Amino acid sequence: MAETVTPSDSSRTTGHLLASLDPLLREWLPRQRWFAGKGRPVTGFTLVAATELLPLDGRLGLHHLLLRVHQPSVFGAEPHPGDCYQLLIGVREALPPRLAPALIGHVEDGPLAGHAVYEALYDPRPAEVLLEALRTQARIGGLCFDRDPRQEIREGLVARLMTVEQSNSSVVYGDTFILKLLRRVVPGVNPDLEIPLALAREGCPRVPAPTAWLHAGTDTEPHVLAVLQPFISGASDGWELALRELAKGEDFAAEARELGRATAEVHTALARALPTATLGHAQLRSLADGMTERLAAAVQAVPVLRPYESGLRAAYRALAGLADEGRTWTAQRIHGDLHLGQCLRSPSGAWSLIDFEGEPARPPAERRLPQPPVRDIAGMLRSFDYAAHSASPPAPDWARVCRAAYCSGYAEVTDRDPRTDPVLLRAYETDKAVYEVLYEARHRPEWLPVPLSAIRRLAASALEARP
Ligand SMILES: Nc1ncnc2c1ncn2[C@@H]1O[C@H](COP(=O)(O)OP(=O)(O)O)[C@@H](O)[C@H]1O
Ligand SMILES: O=P(O)(O)O[C@H]1O[C@H](CO)[C@@H](O[C@H]2O[C@H](CO)[C@@H](O)[C@H](O)[C@H]2O)[C@H](O)[C@H]1O
Repeated sequence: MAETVTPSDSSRTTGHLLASLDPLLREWLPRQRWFAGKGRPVTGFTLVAATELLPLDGRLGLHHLLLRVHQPSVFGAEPHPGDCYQLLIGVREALPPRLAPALIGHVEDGPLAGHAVYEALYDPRPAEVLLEALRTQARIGGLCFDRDPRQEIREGLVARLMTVEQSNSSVVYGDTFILKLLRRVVPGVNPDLEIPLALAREGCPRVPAPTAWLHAGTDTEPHVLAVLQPFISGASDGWELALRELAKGEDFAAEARELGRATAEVHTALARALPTATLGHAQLRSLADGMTERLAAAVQAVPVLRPYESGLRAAYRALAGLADEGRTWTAQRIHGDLHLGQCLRSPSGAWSLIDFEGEPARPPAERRLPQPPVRDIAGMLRSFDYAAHSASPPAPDWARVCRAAYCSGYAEVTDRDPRTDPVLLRAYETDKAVYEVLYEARHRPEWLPVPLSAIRRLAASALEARP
């Protein structure tokens, strides 16, 4: 394993551990839900930083790693230096049976021969080390643990790893806090911290305010690595609730309207808190071009899209046509990957929005650009459709009612009904459905028919709407 940056900790134990990890991680990493490079072999690693958080005292060692993972570039794409991942590696002489699912492998030789290395977040003790470091604002090697001094963090909260499907990894502490440890990390400002902090400054109660955060900074470029927020205890997410109502044959219109109101409140606060922009001819043209390019790339990667390509392009051409007629739109910071799974309803019925990271596959700089808020609306409209088409039998009328109620709720707060922008809305819905086809092909191929059913409808409706 080559080292481009001197590890913060250069102890001999860490050196041996890193050498042993190489073959184990090649096999283990691609099996992780959060690993973004699925489908391409792992050809090697570069160590970006290593920090010993607990020295191996005979029972438990704990290492924080930032590793660049090398893989062949996607066909036709520019050569890529490889994504950087955050790992928390535990070392034990013997792994207790309760930690068996966390095993990465056994060290073959050297002073640690026979020791088990494992995904340490499964283990309450290492996860508690992270909370304690945040509480005390520790500096360990290049790792900076910071917190909002106005929020109290109690000592001794017990940790448990969340087992939901997610793009990162989250640990809950005593039903009081949730720590999201980002897996694929990028340098620079991270919207998952930036936006909740900005909303907290605005006093917007719809998003849990960050309590503490971890970043790396001394011998690497600054990277946000983890964010701690209050845990909304007993909350259900919008996706679970929607599926539950669908299964009972109940409509979801009242909740959809409340979700529309919550989205509108967050958008209003974001427009106050962070810069806005006007999208004129050049920007709208480039928006339509970007959508067309993403479609072309998706057709290459998932050829079942090909029969719909010309219909889908018509949706983007209609947007370019409005740009040519001189139409402009206001852009602002938005959520960027809004769907029912990002909406939490507390036991009292209040909706909160979470996870402002944006679509994991989009370039980080693009995720922070001001965009028309209709893009988030399109994400939610797709989500109602997703729920309705993953039900058996599919329930298109259920989705139609929810979609209308959501837009009405949004309009009640902002005085802007998203349905008054049908061309922009359809272009964004189409772009989202194309993204979903790629996402499902990569992560959950059995779900592919859900976005494909929308692709068929969107292609047909864009062709029908042609002037
Ligand atoms: N503040 C919170 N309170 C309660 N549960 C939360 C909170 N934040 C996140 N969660 C739960 O954790 C899951 C993953 O969080 P999320 O931010 O969406 O992570 P990811 O980016 O990895 O998908 C959510 O689906 C939700 O169930
Ligand atoms: O995990 P993230 O929240 O970062 O988002 C990714 O995964 C989502 C699935 O977990 C994916 O959402 C798609 O499936 C949802 C149902 O599971 C559905 O509600 C969404 O509308 C649909 O887009 C999301 O696109 C992806 O970025």
